[in-house]
Amino acid sequence: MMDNGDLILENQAARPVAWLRDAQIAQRDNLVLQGVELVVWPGDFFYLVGRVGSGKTSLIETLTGQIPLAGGEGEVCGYSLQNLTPSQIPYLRRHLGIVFQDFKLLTDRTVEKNLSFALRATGWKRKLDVERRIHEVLEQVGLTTKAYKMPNQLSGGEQQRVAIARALLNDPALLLADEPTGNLDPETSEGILLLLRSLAEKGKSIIMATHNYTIVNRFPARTFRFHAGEVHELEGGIPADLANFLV
Ligand SMILES: Nc1ncnc2c1ncn2[C@@H]1O[C@H](COP(=O)(O)OP(=O)(O)OP(=O)(O)O)[C@@H](O)[C@H]1O
Repeated sequence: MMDNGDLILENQAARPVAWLRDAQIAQRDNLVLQGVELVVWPGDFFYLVGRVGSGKTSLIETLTGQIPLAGGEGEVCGYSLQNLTPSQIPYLRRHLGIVFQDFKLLTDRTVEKNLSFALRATGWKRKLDVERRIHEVLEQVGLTTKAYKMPNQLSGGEQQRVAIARALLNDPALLLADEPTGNLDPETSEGILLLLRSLAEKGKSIIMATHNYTIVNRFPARTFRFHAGEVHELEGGIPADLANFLV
């Protein structure tokens, strides 16, 4: 029989990184999704698929606190979404890494300066710590030789790797990637996918919205389909004609 201390420890180890229960997702007064059920555990890698405007980005925006949870309940990295206050949002974001289709790098400064800017904005002060952390994340994405390049001196795939490095700076539990391969050619897209999958294997939870069904078929993972205002997991694997299935 475990004593109470053991029970508490066991419960903490078994805590999901994020969950939604009967969640409603809305853009202003527009209900986009309802009845959303989702549980994200450490190391999970999920695809979000569905037509343009089906609500994938809106779900990600709800998880980051950018839009309020419109109904139901949810939690991300220990923050209750239904009770989230504006002052908590910056702290929630420190537990999240966010990656976009268009990289969103600052084009007027080097890779290293992009990363040091993001670190300092989240409270890192000591120069040595900043330098060490930048080296670590560039190593994780395979870009240690590019620290002093300007973004426009990098390929699209390299720029996305810098964006992923930036997302990793504060060692987030959950990475949210919204169409991360949308601007990349097929071969570069595969490289980004392999990088994201390797991060999940090391324990990061990753949610990736994508229209890239070639990638989904080539690198199968749990897949959630957004359709008609609802989210359902595609059970029994990915249909061979996934692209048609989703149109
Ligand atoms: N800022 C906003 N204000 C009002 N409505 C919005 C806003 N952003 C999105 N919407 C609407 O919410 C719905 C869901 O959009 P969302 O961007 O979440 O879909 P998506 O599945 O991510 O689409 P895509 O595949 O194009 O990225 C759409 O009807 C869209 O028009």
